[in-house]
Amino acid sequence: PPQCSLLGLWQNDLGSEMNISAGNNAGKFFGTYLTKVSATHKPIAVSPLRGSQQMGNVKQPTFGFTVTWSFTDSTTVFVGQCFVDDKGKETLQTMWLLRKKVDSIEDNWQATLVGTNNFTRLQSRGV
Ligand SMILES: O=C1C=CC(=NNc2ccccc2C(=O)O)C=C1
Repeated sequence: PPQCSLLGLWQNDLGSEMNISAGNNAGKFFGTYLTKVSATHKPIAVSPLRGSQQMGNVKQPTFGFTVTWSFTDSTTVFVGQCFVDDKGKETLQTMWLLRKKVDSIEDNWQATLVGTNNFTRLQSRGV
């Protein structure tokens, strides 16, 4: 199966879209994240993401990346692995931590959410 490259357009199970636009051969990559969910009533804007992935001779690299939400003071970190099935279909299986900004340390205990999220490619190449 082809090596799983993180570069390109991905969509997660919430419908959010992620474009990983560039990476270097040290495994660093960056891109943009257009969320389909937001707890605020502000207009949803594109947010920047930066991350890194394993670059050894791996077919299914592990990675991590951070999304700094541009319209709220929250941050989400994703960690996961890219898998290719026997038909060459790639998925990113991730878990995430969402850190919401809270106004006081007394609320610190309730400020971090955890969950899982899977991404599949948005535009299939070829036909
Ligand atoms: O203002 C905000 C704050 C947090 C957000 N979290 N989104 C996520 C958190 C975890 C996993 C997926 C997403 C997503 O947006 O797809 C989005 C907008």
